Amino acid sequence: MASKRVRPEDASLDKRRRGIGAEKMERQGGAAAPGRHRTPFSVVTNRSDLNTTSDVSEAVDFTKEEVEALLNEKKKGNTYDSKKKMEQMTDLIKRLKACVRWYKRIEEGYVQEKEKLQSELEASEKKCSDTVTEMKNKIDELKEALSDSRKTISCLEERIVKEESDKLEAINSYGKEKEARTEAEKVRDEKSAELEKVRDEKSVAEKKAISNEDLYKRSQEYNMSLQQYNSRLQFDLETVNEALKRLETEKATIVESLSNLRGHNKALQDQLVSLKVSQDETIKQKEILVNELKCLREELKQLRDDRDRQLEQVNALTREIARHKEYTGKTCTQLDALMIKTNALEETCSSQKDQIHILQQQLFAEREKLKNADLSASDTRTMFEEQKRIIQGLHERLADKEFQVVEGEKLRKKLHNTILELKGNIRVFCRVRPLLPDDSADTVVSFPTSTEALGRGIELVQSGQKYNFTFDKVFNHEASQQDVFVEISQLVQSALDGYKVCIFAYGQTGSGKTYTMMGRPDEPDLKGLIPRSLEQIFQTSQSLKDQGWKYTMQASILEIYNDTIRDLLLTNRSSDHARTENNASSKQYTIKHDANGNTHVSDLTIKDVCSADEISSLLRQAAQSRSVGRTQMNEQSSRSHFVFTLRISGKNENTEQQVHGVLNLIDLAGSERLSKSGATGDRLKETQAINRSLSCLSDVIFALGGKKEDHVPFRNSKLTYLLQPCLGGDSKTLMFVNISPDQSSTGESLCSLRFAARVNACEIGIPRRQTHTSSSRSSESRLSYG
Ligand SMILES: Nc1ncnc2c1ncn2[C@@H]1O[C@H](COP(=O)(O)OP(=O)(O)OP(=O)(O)O)[C@@H](O)[C@H]1O
Repeated sequence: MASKRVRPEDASLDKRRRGIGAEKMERQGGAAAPGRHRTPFSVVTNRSDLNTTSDVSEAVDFTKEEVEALLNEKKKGNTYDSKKKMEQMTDLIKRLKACVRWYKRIEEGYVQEKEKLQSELEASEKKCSDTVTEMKNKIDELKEALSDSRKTISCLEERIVKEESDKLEAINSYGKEKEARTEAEKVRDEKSAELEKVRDEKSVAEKKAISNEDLYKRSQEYNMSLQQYNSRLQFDLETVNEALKRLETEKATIVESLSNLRGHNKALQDQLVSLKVSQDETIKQKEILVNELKCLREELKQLRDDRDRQLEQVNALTREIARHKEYTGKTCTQLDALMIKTNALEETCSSQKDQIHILQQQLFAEREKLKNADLSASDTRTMFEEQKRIIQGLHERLADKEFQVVEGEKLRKKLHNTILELKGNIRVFCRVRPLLPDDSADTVVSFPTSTEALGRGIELVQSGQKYNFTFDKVFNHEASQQDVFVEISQLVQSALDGYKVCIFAYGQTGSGKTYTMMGRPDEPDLKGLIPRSLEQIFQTSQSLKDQGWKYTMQASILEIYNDTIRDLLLTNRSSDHARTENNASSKQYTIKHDANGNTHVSDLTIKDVCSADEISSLLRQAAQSRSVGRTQMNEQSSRSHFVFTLRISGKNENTEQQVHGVLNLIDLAGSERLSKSGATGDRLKETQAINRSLSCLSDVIFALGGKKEDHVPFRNSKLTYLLQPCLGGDSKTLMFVNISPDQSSTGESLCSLRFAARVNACEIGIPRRQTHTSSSRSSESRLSYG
C-alpha cells in the first residue's frame, strides 16, 4: 500500500481527516515518520486494500476517525464463520499492528521533535542569554560611551568657553594687530613718501654734485689757466725786469754820454715812463689776478666743503635708504606674518561670526524675553504705583484718624476734667504690687476685663465672696514705675501752674507705698514718683524759661511719728530724735495755715533748691533719718508718715504774672492690725499711733465728703491738720491705695479698698490756681488733670 500526494483542493478535506497530532506535527514542520519522507497531505488510500491485502510492514498513516473505526471494527465482527473470522481478526490485528507502528512512529517523531525543539529552545535560550549579556555589555558600552560623551560634552563646553575667550582674545588681538597693521602701513607709506623724497633729494644732490664737480673741474681748469697766465705774467715781469736792468745799465752808459745823448735820453726817459706805467699796470693786474685767485681758491674750498657736505648727506641718505629698506623688509615680513595671522583670524572670525550669529539670535530671544519682562515689570510698577497710591490714601486716612484720636483724647480729657470738677478735687488710684517670694502663692485679686472696667476695676475675693471696686485708675502687678508716673505727670505739672497738689500713698504695711512713692532712686527704672516728679518739675521749669518764667523752689521734708512732727532735714538730728523719744523735752513744731491756704510749720528746715540733684541728696538725707523698723509684714517698714513739700514760686518777667504752687508728696505709714502685727512695747505704741492718725484721716475725708458735716475734725491729728489745705481746700489731691495681692492680706486689702472707695466717692472741693499779677491778686479755677 502506498500513499499518494493529494491535490490542493483536497487539502482542507484531508486536513480534517488527519488527526490533531498530524496537524500539530505539520504546524511544527516535523516528519510524521522518521527515515521516510512524508508529505503533510499523505493519507491512507484504498481502504479496501487496507482492510484485506495490505502490507502491514509498510508505513501507513491513520487519521483519528480511522483509528476509531479500526477500534470499533472488533465490536462489529459478528460472523459465525470462524475461518473468516480468523482472517478478519488476523487482518484486524495486522492493521492494528500497523496502527500501533504508526503510533510508535508518530511518538518517535514527537520525541525527536521534542528533542529538536528542546535543543532549539536551549539554543534559543542560550542565544537569548547571549543576547542579554550582549545587550548588557552593549548597555555598559553605551553607558561608558554616554559618560564619555558627557565628558566630551563637558570638555567641548569647556573648549567652547575657552574658544569663546580665545575668540574674544583673538578679536582683541586682531583689532590690535589691525591697528598695528594700519599703523605700520601708515608708517610704510610715510617712509615710502620720505624715501621718494630722499631719492629725489639724492638725485638732486647727485645732480648738484655732478654740477659741482663740473664746476670744480672748470674751476681747476680756470685756476690752471690763471696759473699759466700768472706764470706768463711773471715771466713777462722777469723779462721786463731784465730789460729794465738792461735799460738801466744802458741808461748809466747813456747818462755818461748824457750831454751827448740828451735827446736820445729824453726818448729813452719817455720810453722808461711808459714802461713804468705798463709795469704798474702789470703789477696792478697781477694783484687783481692774485685776489681773483684767492677768491677762486676760497670759492673752490667752499665748493669742496659743499661737495663734502653733499656727499655726507648723500651717504646719510643712502644709509637711511638702506635702513628704510631693511625696515620696510622687516615690516613686509611682519606684514606677511600678520597677513597669515589675519587670514587665520579671519577664518576664526568667520566661524565665530556664525557663533555670534547664533548668540545674536539667542540675544534676540533673550531681548524678547527681557522685553516681556520689562512689560511685566512695567505692569508691576503700575501695580506698585497703584499700591503706593492706596498706601498714601491709607496713610492720609490714618493721619486723619490719628488726628481724630488726638482730638477725641482732648475731648475725653476735657470731659474727664468736667467730671472731676463735678466730682471734687480728690482722685483715687489703686496699685497692686506683685506677689513677693514670702507671700502665699494664691492671689485674691483679679482685674475685670470688661470695656467699662478695664484699667479701672479690681476684684477681691474673701471667703468665696467677690468684692468689686472701681477707681480712677487701677495698676496691676505688671505696671512699671514709669507707667504709674505717666498717669500723674500732668498732676505734677499743675504744681508749676500754681496749684496745690497733694499725692499720698495709703495702704497696709508692706503693700508697696514706699516703693510707689520713693522706689529705688538710684535705679533709673525703679525710681518712684517722688524723684520722677521732681525731675520733671525742674526740667519743665527750665524749658519755661524761654517763655519768661523764673521759678524759685523751697523744699522741706518732715515725718509724723507717733503724732509728732520731726524735721528730716535737720542736720543735728540725733538730739531732735532723742527729744522726740522723750516727749517731754521734744521740740514742738507747730502747724499754721495762712489766709491763702499756705501751711507753715514752725522751725522746720526749709531749703532753697535749684536742681533735681540737690533734692536727691535731701531725699537721701531724709530717707536715712526716717523712722523705719522691722515688722512681721515688712522687713523695712516705715513707721511714720513721710511728707515731702516743695513750694514753687514762679514769675513771668514778660507778663508780670506770678504763680505759687505747692507739691506735697506723702508716704503714709502702713496700716496694720495689732493682732496681726504682733507688736509690743514701742512698736505697739507706733502701730497704735499710725492706726489712730489714719483713722483721723478717714474721719476728715468722710466729714468732708460723704456726711457734709459742719465740723471737720482736721485737728484730731497732726497729719490731718497738716494736710488741711490739701484735703479741704482748693488743691488737687490724689490718693494711691496700695494693695498686697496675697491671701493672708485679704482682710487689710478689703479695708483699704473700702476706704479708698469711700474717698473716691467724696466731693471735697474745687481746685483753684493761685496766680496774681503784681497789681492784683487772683485765684482762678482750672482743671488740668492728665
Ligand atoms: N510694684 C512693686 N513691684 C515690685 N516690688 C514691690 C512693688 N511694690 C512693693 N514691692 C516690694 O514689696 C516690699 C514692701 O514694699 P514697701 O516697703 O514699699 O511697702 P510699704 O507699703 O511702704 O510698707 P510699710 O508701710 O511697712 O513701709 C518691698 O520689698 C518692695 O520692694
